[in-house]
Amino acid sequence: MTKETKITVDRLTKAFYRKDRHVTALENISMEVEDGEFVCLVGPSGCGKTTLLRILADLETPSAGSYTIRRTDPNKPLQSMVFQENGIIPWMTVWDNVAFGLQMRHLPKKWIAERVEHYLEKVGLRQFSKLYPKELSGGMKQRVNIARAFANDPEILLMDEPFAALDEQNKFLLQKELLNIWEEDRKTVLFITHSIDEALMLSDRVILLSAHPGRIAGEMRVDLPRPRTMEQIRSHPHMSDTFVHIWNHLQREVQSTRAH
Ligand SMILES: Nc1ncnc2c1ncn2[C@@H]1O[C@H](COP(=O)(O)OP(=O)(O)OP(=O)(O)O)[C@@H](O)[C@H]1O
Repeated sequence: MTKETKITVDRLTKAFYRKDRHVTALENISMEVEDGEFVCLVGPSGCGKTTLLRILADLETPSAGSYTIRRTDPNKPLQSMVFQENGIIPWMTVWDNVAFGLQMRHLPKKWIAERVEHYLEKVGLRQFSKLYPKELSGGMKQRVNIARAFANDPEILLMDEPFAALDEQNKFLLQKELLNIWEEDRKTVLFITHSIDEALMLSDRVILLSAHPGRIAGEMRVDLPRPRTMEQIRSHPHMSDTFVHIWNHLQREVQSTRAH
């Protein structure tokens, strides 16, 4: 069975205008993401990755071109976004943060409670449900964000370097937990990362962006079976080629921006 396309981006360009100057953040981006696909966007700093996610989250408008997110259920939110930080509401408990989106949709209380408990359990926060964000570590806050995003049951998930601020061990744990939740219902995910290891651990496909302005510079399939381990990724001959390919791309792009 061939999968349907969930996200289509068609010749999308975004320029920001400020008084006498303008910045073209994205130029002529065209891409498709299949239903249920986990895609990582990798590119040098400033190449427009966040801008692309913000456009798909309807927080920015394209200057040219268009995008579509295929809707299957009119009652579901189109997208949930997970940022590197500042995603959770400081005056609400863990439980209320996860429940918030569902309560806004006036869903039945019992159904909300079951869903919140399920996702809190999945990220190991059930016993911390009454705590406030200031009482949580960085890793716990990101667990709340992930639980909230999945509990909302959006058509697609947009994740902007959600683990970038975490130490290596926590990052690895959260990657495993994220995949564990994702495997349940295989939501379509677009995930920004600067870490090649993270992209190879998580994604079905890596899309490379070029430096300023961001254009699509290539893509690679990550055909490793799941669940994956770092040892498998490191020892797999094709994956080490993929790693080197992405590494060289990033080196070239960073150097090209320095040369200007
Ligand atoms: N609201 C804005 N107004 C003006 N310029 C902006 C705005 N948002 C982004 N830019 C510019 O657009 C370009 C792309 O920024 P963006 O944050 O999307 O890049 P990025 O690839 O996500 O960077 P990083 O990897 O460092 O997070 C940058 O030159 C940035 O300065």
